[in-house]
Parts: sequence; C-alpha cells; structure tokens
Amino acid sequence: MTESGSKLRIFKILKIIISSLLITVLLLFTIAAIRTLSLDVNAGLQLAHWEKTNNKSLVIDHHQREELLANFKEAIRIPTVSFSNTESNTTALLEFDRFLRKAFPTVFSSSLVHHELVGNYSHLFWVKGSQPELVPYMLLAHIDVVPASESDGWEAPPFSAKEIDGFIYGRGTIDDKNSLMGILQALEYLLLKGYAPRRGFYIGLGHDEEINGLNGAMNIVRVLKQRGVQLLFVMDEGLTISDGIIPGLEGPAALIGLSEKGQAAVKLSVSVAPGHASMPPRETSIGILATAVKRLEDNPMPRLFGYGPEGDTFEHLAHKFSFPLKFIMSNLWLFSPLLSRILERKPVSNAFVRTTTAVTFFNAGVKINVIPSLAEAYVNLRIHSAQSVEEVLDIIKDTVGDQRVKVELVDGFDPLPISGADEKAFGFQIIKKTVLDLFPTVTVAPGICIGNTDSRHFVDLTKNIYRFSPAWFKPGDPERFHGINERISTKNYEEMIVFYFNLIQNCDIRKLPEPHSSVHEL
Ligand SMILES: CCCCCCCC/C=C\CCCCCCCC(=O)N[C@@H](CC(C)C)C(=O)O
Ligand SMILES: [Zn+2]
Ligand SMILES: [Zn+2]
Repeated sequence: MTESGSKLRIFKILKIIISSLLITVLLLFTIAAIRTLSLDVNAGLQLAHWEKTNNKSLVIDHHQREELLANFKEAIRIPTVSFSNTESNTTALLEFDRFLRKAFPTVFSSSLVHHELVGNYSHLFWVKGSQPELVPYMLLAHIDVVPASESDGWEAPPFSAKEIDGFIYGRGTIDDKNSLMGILQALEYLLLKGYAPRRGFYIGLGHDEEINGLNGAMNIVRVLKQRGVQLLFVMDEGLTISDGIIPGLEGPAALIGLSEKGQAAVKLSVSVAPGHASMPPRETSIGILATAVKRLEDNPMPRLFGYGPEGDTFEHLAHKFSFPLKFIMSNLWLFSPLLSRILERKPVSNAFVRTTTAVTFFNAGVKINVIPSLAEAYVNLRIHSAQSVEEVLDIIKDTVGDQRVKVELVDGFDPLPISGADEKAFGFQIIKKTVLDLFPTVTVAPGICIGNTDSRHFVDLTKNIYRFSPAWFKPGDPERFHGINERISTKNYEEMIVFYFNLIQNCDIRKLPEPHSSVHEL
C-alpha cells in the first residue's frame, strides 16, 4: 500500500471512531433528555379515589394551645438522660411516667386503651380497633435524651424549655419528645372527641433508645412476639421535612426513611513494651495508632451513591430542581459519580454517599515520663446500604495496613432491609397522604435514615418500617440533633399533633385505592 493510501485508511478509521463517539454521546443525551422530561415518579395515589372514613378534624383553640404547650414544656423539663450504656436517670424516668398519666388522663383511662409498662420504664399502649380483622400498625417514639450541658453554648438551659421568638429550646424538642408528646396529645384529643379506631394500633415509647434500646424497644418486641403480633407497618423517628437543606431543591421535601444505615464499633489498638521516656523507640504506640487513624480519615470509604435508597430520593425530587440539576438528578445512571462528588463536600450530604468513619475515642498514656504500653481508639462507622459490616472491616484492615495495629469488631449490625414505597405500600402511602394533606407544598420522597432508631428491633414483626416525623428542618437545624440549641417552633409542634391526629384516622381505611385509578378517572 502507498503512503497516501495508508493515510487515507487511518483517516477513514478515525472518521468512523469520531462519528461513533458523537452518535453515542448524542444517544446518551437524548435518553437523558427524555428521562428529564418524562420522569415522574410522584403521581402516585394522590388523585385516586380514597375510601371515606369520616375523619374528625382538629382545630386547636387558645385554651388547648396553652395546655398542649405547657404539657410539652413539662416533658422537656424532665431530664430523662441516658448517660452511658449502663447509666440512665431512672428518677427522671419514673417522674416522666407520673407526668404522662397526669398530662393524658383520657388515654390512661379509656376503655379502648390498654397500657402496660415494659422493662420498668418503657410504655406499651394497645388501642383497640372495632374491626379486628384489620392488621394493626405501630407508632414509636422514645423517652430518653442524650446529655446536654448549658456550658456548650446553649442560648437557654437545655432542660428549661424556654420559649424564645416562637421556639421552645431544650434537649428532646426534636429528638424525640416532640413525636412522643405529639402522638399522645393527638390520641388524647381523638378520644375526647369520641373517636374509636377501626384499625387497632400500638404505641411504643422506649426509655433507652439512645443506648441501643436493649431494655425498652427490645422488650416491647419480645412481648409482642410472645402474643403472636404481626404489624402492618411501624413508624418511628428519623427523617424530617427538609426546607432549604438540599442544595438546589425548590421547596420543602419530606423524606420518609425506608431503611437505616448499619453501624459498627471498631477498636484499634497498639501494644508495645513500656519504657523510660528518656530512651524512646522511633515510634510509640501512640504514634503508630495516630498514623492508623490518620490513614482512615484520609481514605474515606468508597462512594456508593446510587446503590441504596438515596438514589430513589433524588429521582423523586428531580422535578423540583432547576436546570441543570434537574437534568443531572433525572439521570443518576449517568451522573451519580458527579453528584457524589458534590454531595460529599458537606457532612450531612456525605452521610448519604458512603459509609462514614468517625473516630470517637482515643486513649493512651499514664504518665509524662512513661512510654505507654497501650494505645486504643474506637471508630464509629455508619454503613451504607450497599455494604456489610464484614466488608467495612476488611476495608479498615487494608487501609490501616499495619500488622502492629489490632483491628477488632466490638459491635455492629448490617444496614436494615428496605421497606416498600410503591403504590401498594400501605404505611408509606398513608404517611405520604397525611403529609400532603397538611403541607400541600411539600414533595414527599423515600429516603435513608443516617442514624439508627428503635424501629430496627422490629424487623421480625413487619417488613414495613418507616422513619419519619413531620418536624421542619431548615439550614442549621440538622446540627441541633444531639447538638446545642435543639429547638422546635410552637407552630411546628402543633402541626405535629395535627399530623398524628390525621394519620391515625387515615389508617382506618381498609385498603389503599387501586393504583392508577386516577388515570381512569381523568
Ligand atoms: C442530601 C439529603 C439531605 C437530607 C437532610 C437530612 C437531615 C438529617 C438530619 C438528621 C437525621 C438524624 C437521624 C435521626 C435518628 C437518629 C437517632 C439517634 O441518634 N440514634 C442513635 C442510636 C444508637 C444505636 C444509640 C444513633 O447514634 O444513631
Ligand atoms: Zn431519637
Ligand atoms: Zn437521638
């Protein structure tokens, strides 16, 4: 072949490669554009024909408002703190028991309600339904709170329930006495209005959620199992209504947690021979451990965005983003690597991208002039839905890459199963309807709860566990969770009561409307 002939051949091949590339890009772009315009996973059952249940409505008058706020503040003032795995404020838990009986006399005296104490301080209520063939559901909340100290910078003492500019400040105002009090206050009002449910339901109030729920939630589950109870769904604390928290999203979004991340507590330790500080070895146990910890912080776990329920969250919210984000969110199959990199920049959104690694304890040393024989660190990992405890442990060992560092799993559990969110998922659809009726501007989407809840102990009683409370979170609010200046607006607390008041009644329908019935009606 002549030189010009071979050049022509190369030119032809290049032309074919370039045009195939262009066609592929064009094709990908067309698919992406079609998905952007057509993806609507939100139509759901909202236009369908819902069974009527003659719901009672709740209009809160001035006197009731004063009373419900006084009740809520009193709940906040009782310091039901879980200090450590072995230490709770049992005096406060007993006081809380007395307080509940006083605040909700109708709940505690109604012939429809059976109440019992479980594990000494947790409460289990059974509200009898008139139609026993309807499978019961369960609402959960917890009594205990994490410690809080005013000196950390609170604007008001953490157990004062002080009202400032329409907000009640205090430990437990969003975690989780708002749900607890909201549920019981709603039931009190319903009973006072002569309501009797068709569908029976349980209310479980654990007293040790903040220290794993071993005596509260786990005993409630044991009691229910002994009685052969199966639940239609469980609803617990978890995600909330986010307003202005997800960058680029227009309007508020209610994320309902279909699952929760797994968790692992991993201990790293280094043992060496102790000695005199005047003749130190090149590396001490502290130095070796510090390097291991630094390696873990410098090498975060892999990005897994899109491999768990968080992908669904953004697909559901896609239509609420403006261009070009709408285009990106509608096409996670193409853009999830790019989106992961944006989300990982902030701690709250990073939690949705990967298994997170937090070094929470670091102990070593006994005296200034003694080379410490032992250095220990504890790492708290929150495991992404697409990983397991075992996989995470292997990655830690690889990343540390130092045989002198012992890596031990202290405790852990895999990510929780993913509950349904389709048109047949009773719990999800009821929560969604109740949110949309009360807050029509909110977009409801499935989500993943980044923290753990008592509801994880209920997996043998139901496949449908939802983590959601209708608390409104604005920028800066996620940090209040276990942080300083935890607060809720008085308006939002009232909305929570109305939400549970409506939710309980909405659960009385025998079954969900037929999927797509809206399409036939239109
Ligand atoms: C990109 C989307 C952003 C969406 C914003 C979501 C904001 C989330 C804010 C807070 C979520 C908090 C998680 C809720 C439940 C946590 C309860 C808790 O603290 N549990 C303990 C349990 C443990 C077993 C003792 C925990 O440490 O997880
Ligand atoms: Zn909580
Ligand atoms: Zn908490």
